[in-house]
Amino acid sequence: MSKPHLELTNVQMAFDTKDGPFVALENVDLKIRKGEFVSLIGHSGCGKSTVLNIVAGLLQATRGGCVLDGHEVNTPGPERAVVFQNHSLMPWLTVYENVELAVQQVFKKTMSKAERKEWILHNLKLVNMDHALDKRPGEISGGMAQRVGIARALAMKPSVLLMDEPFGALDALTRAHLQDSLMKIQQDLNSTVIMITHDVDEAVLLSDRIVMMTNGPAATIGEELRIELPRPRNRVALADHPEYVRYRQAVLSFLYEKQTFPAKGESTEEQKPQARDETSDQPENAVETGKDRVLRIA
Ligand SMILES: Nc1ncnc2c1ncn2[C@@H]1O[C@H](COP(=O)(O)OP(=O)(O)OP(=O)(O)O)[C@@H](O)[C@H]1O
Repeated sequence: MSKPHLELTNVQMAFDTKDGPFVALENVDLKIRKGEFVSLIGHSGCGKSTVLNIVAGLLQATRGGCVLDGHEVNTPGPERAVVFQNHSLMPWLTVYENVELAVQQVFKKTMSKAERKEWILHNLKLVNMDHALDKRPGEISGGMAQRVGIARALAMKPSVLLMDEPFGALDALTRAHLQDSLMKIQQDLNSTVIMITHDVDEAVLLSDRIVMMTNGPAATIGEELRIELPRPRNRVALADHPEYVRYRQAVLSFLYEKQTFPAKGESTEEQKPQARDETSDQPENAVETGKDRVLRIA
């Protein structure tokens, strides 16, 4: 591989707790090339958000670190936009103003007012939200707000798009629609994406590579799977694709055979189930075929 665009090296993350240091991550090494779409998958609490937060600059690793295009990541920056599960729009600003705020932060000195306006509209069009420019977050659906959050992130022209379960709170149809939009946008812009998901189908459909994490504490990368399905990808056509089914089974096998949940001897008291959260489901879900699952969200 040519020089990596983004590199996590020998990352350890220990949190201070009342019972002493808690080592969430240990020896995490990950190299990502420009334009690659990487999904992080693993059981609840294994450390996926911690990895993402280190790349976002929101957390500092206790050992090792993250380098983006040759520069060490120490703080958050506009070249690394984050999309969270719940959109986090400013409730008092309109759809247009929410995106404008981000665009002004990044492009105030380099774009004229007219250029900025055109750019904001362009990004809202990408996610089909240009019809609701004057609406406030409280006046639009959760799926629409999430689309605005994605437009806001894209409008910053980030070098890396970091997504923490961006579609987790959405209904199946909206989720499928947004997955398709994201695939198209990512291909057009050649953005680097790191996405956390609990959904095996989502990971296989969207990714160039699925990075599977072991259970914590001291979680690390257990396996990586390159997804070499041709693009553009069509969810319905893929349902019958033997490679699709094989990839899906490889991820399920990692989650349910190699990294059972909860880890042996671990308490389940604090584990709360989530909608469409395959990584906290019981193993019997694994017997569904790839086709069933793809068609269910088509
Ligand atoms: N600030 C903190 N202080 C102490 N422990 C923490 C802190 N943040 C995270 N942890 C612990 O680190 C581990 C990894 O948490 P993290 O949120 O990264 O997991 P995750 O894989 O993203 O989980 P989920 O899929 O449920 O969102 C967990 O055991 C969590 O309790």
